[in-house]
Amino acid sequence: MTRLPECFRYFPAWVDAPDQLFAELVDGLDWEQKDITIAGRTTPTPRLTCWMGDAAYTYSGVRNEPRPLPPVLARLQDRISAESGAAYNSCLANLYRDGSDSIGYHSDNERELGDRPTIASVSLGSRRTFHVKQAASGQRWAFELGEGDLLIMAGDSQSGYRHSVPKTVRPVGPRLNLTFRQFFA
Ligand SMILES: O=C(O)CCC(=O)C(=O)O
Ligand SMILES: [Fe+2]
Repeated sequence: MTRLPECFRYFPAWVDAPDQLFAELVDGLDWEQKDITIAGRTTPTPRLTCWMGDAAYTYSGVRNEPRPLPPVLARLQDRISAESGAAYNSCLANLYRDGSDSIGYHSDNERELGDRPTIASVSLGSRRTFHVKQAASGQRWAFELGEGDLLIMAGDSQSGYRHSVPKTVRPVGPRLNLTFRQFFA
């Protein structure tokens, strides 16, 4: 695979004791399966989610009410701020229960995230393939994220690229992803 574009920075196995954090969050977060509406069609989100932050967050017709970050994630958020030199005030957690859970190609480009947001993504549990596609060229990258990896997406990562975690028929265990974001209400 060619090297990822510079606006994506990858830190393998960055989280301490990732299995413990994974177990704690699978049990402890308030997971929901929301309905999303895209192009007039309403379907259940193909994964579980939990939004934590000071403001409500609306995407694909889903409204997420504000909810505080648990202390373990507030500490992780501070460490990621120090590593990435960016501030965050919210976190979206996704739980991919098995290979039939997924997230389609998208950019995290909601107006409330501002121009050129820095988004920090932590992946726990089983590895799943993460795809990046450059909008202008169609060039694609694919790599595995899980087991405590950190991916910082900054600069043009949202304006110039899309990303996804596709479904897989490979037998895979659950994977939990956290994306820390700075949200301007
Ligand atoms: O699970 C992942 O690695 C990506 C999640 C994601 O792109 C998102 O929540 O916006
Ligand atoms: Fe995303």
